[in-house]
Amino acid sequence: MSGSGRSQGPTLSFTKMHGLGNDFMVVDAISQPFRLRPEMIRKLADRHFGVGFDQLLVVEPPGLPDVDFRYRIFNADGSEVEQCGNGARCFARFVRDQRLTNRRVIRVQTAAGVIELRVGREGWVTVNMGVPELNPAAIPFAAESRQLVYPVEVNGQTLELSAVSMGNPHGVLLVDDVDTAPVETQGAVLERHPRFPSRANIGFLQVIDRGRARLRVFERGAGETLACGTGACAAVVVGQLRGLLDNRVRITVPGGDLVIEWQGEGAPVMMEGPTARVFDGQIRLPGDHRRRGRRQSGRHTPADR
Ligand SMILES: N[C@@H](CCC[C@H](N)C(=O)O)C(=O)O
Repeated sequence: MSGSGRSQGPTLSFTKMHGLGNDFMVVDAISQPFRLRPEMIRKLADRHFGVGFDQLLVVEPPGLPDVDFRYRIFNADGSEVEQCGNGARCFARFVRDQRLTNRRVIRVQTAAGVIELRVGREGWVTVNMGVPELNPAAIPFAAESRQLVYPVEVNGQTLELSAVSMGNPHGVLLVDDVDTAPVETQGAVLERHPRFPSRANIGFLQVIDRGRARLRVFERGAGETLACGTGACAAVVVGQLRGLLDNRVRITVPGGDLVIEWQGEGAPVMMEGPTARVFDGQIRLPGDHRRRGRRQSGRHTPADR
């Protein structure tokens, strides 16, 4: 990150992990200080000049009773967000590998509420992702009343979009074939569509049969990723509400398979999938990163505290 003659700052230890190719820089902020502005997160996220990741995950001490950790999530664009499903699985594996806990059931505080992570064998983790939110005001999605599909204009075309929050906002479109779906073009427009005032993750769902589906997701603040855990949960909720999917679905994303279970309205969504630890690293941050450059905060909570 240095090399430009700027003064050298603190060293940050981190672990690179991924859940089905949705990749993360994971930082233990219990054992070391963590204080990064959004522009530094964007530099670290850069795949050519930085570490490279879709999201930065930060492990902090809990701020609530009966909770083991606080889990903070930053997109590659530096914005702090409420939830990340693949990240939650990697978080569980990380805190056990680092011996920050020896529990197999871990309760973590996120900006979207408390979630429960259950560590299984061979890096598999099951996450209780909470009850999906379909009330438009709470997603947030601009609509007079709750509907299963909303007509939304994109590039002169009217699309049938479903909206759901898994703690973070999602739009879901049904497509015939994810391989040819206009993920980059429609995804980028819908991510910033005025009807999503906090922006949104946009999923393109192809139903194969009642127990199997395929999905590609254009993520808010990161672009298309190889997997999106909350996106998979949102897609299965929409597929079930539309009468196309059963309660338990194997969903194939570009990076592999997730298993999602939902027993219907009022029930939490359960997500099961693998985790992988890629390498441990240390990076020297520029000494003057707190003072340099114009502040360009992300759309959500700024990264520094
Ligand atoms: N990769 C994620 C979601 C990360 C946050 C998302 N981009 C947002 O802005 O809400 C997942 O696995 O859920």
